[in-house]
Amino acid sequence: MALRMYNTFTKQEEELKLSDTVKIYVCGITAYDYSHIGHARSAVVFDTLRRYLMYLGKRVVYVQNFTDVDDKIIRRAVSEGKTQKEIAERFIEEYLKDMAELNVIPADYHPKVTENIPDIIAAVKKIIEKGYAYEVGDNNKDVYFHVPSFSEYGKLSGMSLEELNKHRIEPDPRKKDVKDFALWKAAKEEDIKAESVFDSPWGKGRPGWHIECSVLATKFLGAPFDIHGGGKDLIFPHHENERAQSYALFDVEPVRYWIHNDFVTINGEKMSKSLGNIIKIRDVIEKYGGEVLRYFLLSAHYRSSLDYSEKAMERASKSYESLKNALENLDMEISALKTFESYSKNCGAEEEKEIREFEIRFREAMDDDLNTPKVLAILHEFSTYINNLVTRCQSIDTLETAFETFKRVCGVLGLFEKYERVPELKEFVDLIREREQARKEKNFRRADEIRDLLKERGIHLIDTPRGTRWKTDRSYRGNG
Ligand SMILES: Nc1ncnc2c1ncn2[C@@H]1O[C@H](COP(=O)(O)OP(=O)(O)OP(=O)(O)O)[C@@H](O)[C@H]1O
Ligand SMILES: [Zn+2]
Repeated sequence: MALRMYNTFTKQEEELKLSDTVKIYVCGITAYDYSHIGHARSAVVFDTLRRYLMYLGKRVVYVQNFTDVDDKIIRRAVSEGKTQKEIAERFIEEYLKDMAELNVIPADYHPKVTENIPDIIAAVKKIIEKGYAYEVGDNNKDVYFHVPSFSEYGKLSGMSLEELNKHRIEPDPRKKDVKDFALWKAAKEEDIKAESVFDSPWGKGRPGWHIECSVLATKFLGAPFDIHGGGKDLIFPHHENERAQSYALFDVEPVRYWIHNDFVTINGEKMSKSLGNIIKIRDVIEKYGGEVLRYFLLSAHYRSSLDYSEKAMERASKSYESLKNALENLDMEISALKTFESYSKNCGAEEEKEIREFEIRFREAMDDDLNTPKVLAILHEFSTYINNLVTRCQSIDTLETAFETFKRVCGVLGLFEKYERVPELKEFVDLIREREQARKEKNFRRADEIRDLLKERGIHLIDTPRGTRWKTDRSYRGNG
């Protein structure tokens, strides 16, 4: 099977036809506040797609912009007596911290609008020259994209002309058509206060929102590129407009596959700043850990909505722990077998096949429009298998194969990234043996003494029916 995903443009699931290098652009945040878990979902979904493509052997070039010129940033800057740049820089930094906790791989390029103004101006000029846009005003002018000049407008969102006409984006009587949208905005008083103005052939002003994504995507990826991602709220008008602009610039269909994630909701409503129902990424991470949040975000299919609640987080946390326990059990078994040199070769071929089977099923589920809930169900089956395997198999090779396979597929979901392996304890074999003997003789004082001795060195002994096992301080506390 090959990777199939739902393409918003064709409105159907398609096999992704990709070359060795896959070019991805994902719309980034508007940096005016701490990010919420809706933003985290978009980031984690496309990071998981990126990781899966890498797992399939592709080279991925990944671009995610930062919108650092925007009404909301300017408003906050003015109210705090700061510049737009100060506000944006601060929240970009906070976003990157959140992303690191979520194991989101940094983009290859993280372009900002303010650092690409000449490219944006050049693009707006070209769109005017090609007859798709016009200027209005005297000194500081606005530039509008003339929607009727692009006959395919509406095809991405699937909206009819009637519906489109109802969407009055910016009520400006100078617009030739109600659907026309701004490529360049003449400077307003607030923009000047927030130092959010740039010189241009149209006087002082700033770019509209949509043009940045046409310019930044194609600057780093060329046109056409493979995959464009973002939340489904961006389909209209943002991506509809982006497609129109890019088409006007390059005369090609700019994107091969448009992919959109559904929302994180809270009590069924979209999580959004403007609705005032947001939960910050860092608050959830502080309580549950980054990987648990990541697990939660992948527990629903990316095209279904995902309702946030404490209960749902508790559930995610338990499920995550049970996967982690399996990984640790397996690791503890391997390190104990190596330490005691008590392995055998009496299990292998059959198990190797069963382990491979889990990976095949994992791939089938990922190929099926990135069906991560199904993947997690398979991983839970795999973890049950592992917990049983350690009780009956003493072959290091087989157990290592299980460990590597489990770790590899979990890694595609971005889980157990920071996992540290349980060490061999050859230097303590005699002590551990002595403790086992002491326990047999019911000399619990000595047994406890030895346990405490190792505890001081960060090693926690665990008694199992198969003998003594251990975790280190780090794995003991949980390193997710
Ligand atoms: N509740 C949500 N669930 C899933 N994705 C979301 C959610 N809110 C925003 N996104 C996505 O996160 C990315 C960054 O979005 P952006 O900064 O434009 O957010 P926003 O829509 O302004 O957020 P808000 O509505 O909270 O102000 C976009 O791809 C957007 O679609
Ligand atoms: Zn965008």
